[in-house]
Amino acid sequence: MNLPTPVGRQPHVAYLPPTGHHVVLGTAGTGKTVMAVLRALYLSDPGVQGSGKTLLVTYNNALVTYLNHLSNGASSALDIRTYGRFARGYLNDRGLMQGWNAIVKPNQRRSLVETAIRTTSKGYKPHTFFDRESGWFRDELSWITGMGINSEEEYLKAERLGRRTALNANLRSVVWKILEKYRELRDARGHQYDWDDIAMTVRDQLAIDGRSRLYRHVIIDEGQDLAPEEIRSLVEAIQPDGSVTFFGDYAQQIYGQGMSWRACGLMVRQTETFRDNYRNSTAIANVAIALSSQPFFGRTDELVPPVAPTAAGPKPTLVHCVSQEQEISVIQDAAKRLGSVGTVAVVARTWADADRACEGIQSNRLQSDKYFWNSAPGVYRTTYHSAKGLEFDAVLMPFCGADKVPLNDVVEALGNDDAAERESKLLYVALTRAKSDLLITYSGALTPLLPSTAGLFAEVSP
Ligand SMILES: Nc1ncnc2c1ncn2[C@@H]1O[C@H](COP(=O)(O)OP(=O)(O)OP(=O)(O)O)[C@@H](O)[C@H]1O
Repeated sequence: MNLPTPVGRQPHVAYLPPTGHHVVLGTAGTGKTVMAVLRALYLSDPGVQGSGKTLLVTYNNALVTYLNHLSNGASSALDIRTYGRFARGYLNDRGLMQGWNAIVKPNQRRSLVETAIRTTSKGYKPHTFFDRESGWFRDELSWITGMGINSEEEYLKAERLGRRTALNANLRSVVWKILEKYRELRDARGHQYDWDDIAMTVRDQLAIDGRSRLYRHVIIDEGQDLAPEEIRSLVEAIQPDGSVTFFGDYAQQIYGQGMSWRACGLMVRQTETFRDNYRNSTAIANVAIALSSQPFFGRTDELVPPVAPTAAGPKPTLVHCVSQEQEISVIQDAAKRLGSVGTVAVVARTWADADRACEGIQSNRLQSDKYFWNSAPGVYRTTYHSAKGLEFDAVLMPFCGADKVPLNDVVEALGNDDAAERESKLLYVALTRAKSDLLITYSGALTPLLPSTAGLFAEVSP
């Protein structure tokens, strides 16, 4: 098995009772993923009392591959899936998936939302609200659906969790009209669902499905990035004598649903907390702690304060370059040097930037759907989003100038405050992937989202 021996609170969590709901919170590198796998192996082991078919749900296909590697060919009683794959499979089983076209693709959704905004605006006097980036509307529609909000009345009353900008009742009514128009357009094109509202249908179907449930146990890894409606559907998908175990870290929440597990049907008296970081060196953890302590990082009830580890390692390096070309050259030199002895990830905000930073050197693109886990030394390239849950000996982060982070599109769509919160959480995800070496480059001014506390970095010029 590729799993460490559990220590501290870990064995307690891995072998929690096989019934009821459990919530385990902890910041980066505290062993949530490895304990999620250990618990999944335990609950699916036929020799264990109360065991049964188990579903381990995680964030993307890259993590499914990683979890398969960790579980090392577990029994057929364990399924490791993304939420999307679980939902699609269940609805297919119910005869409700009419092929691939059933789920609208993100670019089609974008264009349908834009049409819905234009069409709806015609019913109103000209208003700047309709000039907002369509990204804002797409995000708001995802939020409404992910929260499981079913009517305009419910939306008008809803607390806008995870949203920093207020929205008055009149504007909410307009958004609701846009949502209805979008759904009408989508149905007319023959798409039954998008990735946000598929969970609502799963719940509706589970409510009328009299058959016995396939899974006795569900374990959720990276739970902070599932929408409340997705979690509710998983809670409802287990057998009555089974269990749900939710592992999450609100410091790494990257889609801003602002959910609380309490609102997701999880009935827990007390949460378990992991505090010891087994991945990052102290110097890297100090950067993560300083980053998460900044006022715009956001707070939720469930945020667990990170506790610094004691592992030795060099201070992270911050390199001020004169141009992006120079950044690429610094990143490539470091990648070649470190990639011959360990795993190195070049992690950028967008795929275009990750590809650009690695142009001309040997590197593997960690695309979530085409990726096979390989822990051999080498250079990998990926984005902040796709690096989630993974770890590398060294992480190299190019293009951390103020003109690149936060991403302009996100600022335009969501405004400064929401953008600062989301993008700093992404930075947090990216830099906590590093076990011992972290190198960040920028040209122009440094992004204001990185902490400026003296002494955190070794600051150099090439
Ligand atoms: N008891 C332990 N002994 C040794 N190493 C451990 C132990 N627990 C976890 N680790 C190691 O610590 C690292 C981080 O673990 P893991 O990936 O499970 O953390 P995580 O909480 O899921 O992190 P993140 O949320 O940042 O993805 C892994 O390399 C894991 O093998």
